[in-house]
Amino acid sequence: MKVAVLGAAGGIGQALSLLLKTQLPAGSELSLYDVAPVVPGVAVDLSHIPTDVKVEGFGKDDLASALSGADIVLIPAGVPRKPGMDRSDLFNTNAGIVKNLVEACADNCPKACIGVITNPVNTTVAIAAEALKAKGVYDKSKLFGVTTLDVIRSETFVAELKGLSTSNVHVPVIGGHSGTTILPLLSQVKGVDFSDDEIEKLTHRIQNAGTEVVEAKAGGGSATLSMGQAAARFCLSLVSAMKGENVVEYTYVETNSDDARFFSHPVRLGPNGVEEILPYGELSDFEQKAKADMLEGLRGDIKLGEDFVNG
Ligand SMILES: NC(=O)C1=CN([C@@H]2O[C@H](COP(=O)(O)OP(=O)(O)OC[C@H]3O[C@@H](n4cnc5c(N)ncnc54)[C@H](O)[C@@H]3O)[C@@H](O)[C@H]2O)C=CC1
Ligand SMILES: O=C([O-])CC(=O)C(=O)O
Repeated sequence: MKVAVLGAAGGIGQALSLLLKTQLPAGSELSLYDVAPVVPGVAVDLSHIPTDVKVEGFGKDDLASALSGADIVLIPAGVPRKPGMDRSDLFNTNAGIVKNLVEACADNCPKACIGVITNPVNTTVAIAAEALKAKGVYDKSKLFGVTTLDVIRSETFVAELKGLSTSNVHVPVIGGHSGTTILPLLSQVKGVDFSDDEIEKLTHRIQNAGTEVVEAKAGGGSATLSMGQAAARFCLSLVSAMKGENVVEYTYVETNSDDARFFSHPVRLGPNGVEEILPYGELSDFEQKAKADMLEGLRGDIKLGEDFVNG
């Protein structure tokens, strides 16, 4: 199994690469690419950790080698938010970065599963899909927006609020990955009752959790460590699924539903990426209204990405 991390010298990239170096199955290869000149050093640093995962670093002119033979490509390349910005404010810089990197995936590892982390995810996944399509290699079962951070945050916040162990709390989160497009399905959390007030406050906190970190870091970036953990969980689930295990993760994929072209669903992963997009089940009245209210915005985010590639 070869996993490539594009943007590997950044805050997410380094945390993610550390977790993958220590947790990928023995015999795997980890390929680290970044335009920042420190990337070979990050690779050397990680290579001193005694695991059976081979690490190689690739600088800005070596993207093709970084991607060649990759089974999974994770993309956290691009700029993060500062206080006062929305994720959509990152579009101008990050849209072109994602398009170029995904085009290189099409040229060098057209069959790889691609996990897009770069914001705004609602839009960058659509950019990736259209860029792959233009290259004639788009396979919707192999493109994912990584929304796992919304799930792990929700589980942490629910466990905290209710005094539970996080390992016993599972929270479905559907929709997109910004503001009100993030829709936690608290009505489906097993064995936990919430008051209406708790549901409103918790939903709002989950939807604004990224901003909570951006403000706490006060200009120093956005979530990197929790995102590294989230992306590692997603990647390791994909690796397990590729080896034949039965794994379900919530992730932002192309669906055939009426909601929006891309929408986070529970997805059964398999050897070729998406094995089956599962239904997200029944929504409470609160969740139904929240979904209806955000769909137009999400569809607009997606169209922005499609238009970026198709003109
Ligand atoms: N999907 C999600 O849930 C989350 C997404 N993000 C997003 O992830 C992205 C990265 O965040 P951080 O790691 O905190 O930023 P960072 O600034 O620490 O790292 C970004 C890295 O990307 C590299 N880079 C820039 N252009 C590149 C290119 N063309 N090719 C390869 N590498 C390139 C930079 O050199 C830098 O090392 C941001 O867009 C952020 O908004 C952040 C948190 C959660
Ligand atoms: O909020 C941001 O800009 C980064 C992000 O996507 C998150 O932490 O969920």
